[in-house]
Amino acid sequence: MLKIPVVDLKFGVGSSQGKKEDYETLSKEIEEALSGVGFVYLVNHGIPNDKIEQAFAASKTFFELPQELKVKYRKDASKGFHGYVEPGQELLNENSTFEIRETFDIPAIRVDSFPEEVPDFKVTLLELKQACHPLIDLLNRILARSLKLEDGDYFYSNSKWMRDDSVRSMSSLRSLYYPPIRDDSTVLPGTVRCAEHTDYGTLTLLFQDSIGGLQVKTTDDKWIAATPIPGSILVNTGDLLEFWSSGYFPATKHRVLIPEIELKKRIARQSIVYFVHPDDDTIVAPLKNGTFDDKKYQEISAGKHALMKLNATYQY
Ligand SMILES: O=C(O)CCC(=O)C(=O)O
Ligand SMILES: [Fe+2]
Repeated sequence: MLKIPVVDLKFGVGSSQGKKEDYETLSKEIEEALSGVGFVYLVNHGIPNDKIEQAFAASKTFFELPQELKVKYRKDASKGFHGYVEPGQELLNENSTFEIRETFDIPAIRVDSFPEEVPDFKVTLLELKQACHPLIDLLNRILARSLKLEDGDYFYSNSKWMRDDSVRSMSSLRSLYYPPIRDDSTVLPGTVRCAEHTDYGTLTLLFQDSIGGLQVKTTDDKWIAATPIPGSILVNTGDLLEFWSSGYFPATKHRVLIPEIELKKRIARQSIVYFVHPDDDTIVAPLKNGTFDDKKYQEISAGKHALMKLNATYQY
């Protein structure tokens, strides 16, 4: 059975000690994982643990506020997809009936509408977002290398949004909260925490707490658990990367079910994900052997590609 590999980035992010061979090895390991099972655990990823913990803690305080306070920050398209999404507002799969999940989304462009009830929320989440950028730069270089692009900075160059928060991109940091399920009778049949789906962007960074429940569908069509490994983060592939790489990096399906174990049902689960997309105006077409294939017929801007996906899942 396929497993999710663990890759050590000790000599990766901002390291001056690593030898060229170490970088080559970890690039190859990441390429193999993302072109295979489509998920990889990274350890020594360079994102400070205290920043992760503080963002989780502030998120918890926010999600535990009464609903009438949280909906003041409701997400809508006019706010550049920034803000709070309440349970049931987003269905990730046409067959799903209800998804018991709440999120707060922070897009690439700066929108100043953060919960004033939780002063730490804005600063901790924005700091975590910033702390992810060196890792995203590294992964972007590894993608260019894997796709044998002549320009090793190809993905770096179409990620201006990381250095300029007025550049539009569908990239977004999302804090998720899966509330405890207190009374089974109120849960409609078929309800899940997060239905089977693929992400829309190129890569997703995923931080999870210790509760577990995330499952990944492997290429041999089996669900495997993405069991939390302390100190690690997960990275997975999305739809845009599958399209852009002509299927070399397939977008991996994943889901979060309601746990069968009674005790686990009654505990909230939290995760924080960073959906990585290029700048909206990046023209994307399938690449083959390092060059564009059939560009004339299939090209689309990255922003349009993401909007197509979003419109199919959100209820505004
Ligand atoms: O909560 C998780 O572990 C996964 C969330 C997820 O897949 C998503 O928001 O796209
Ligand atoms: Fe996802």
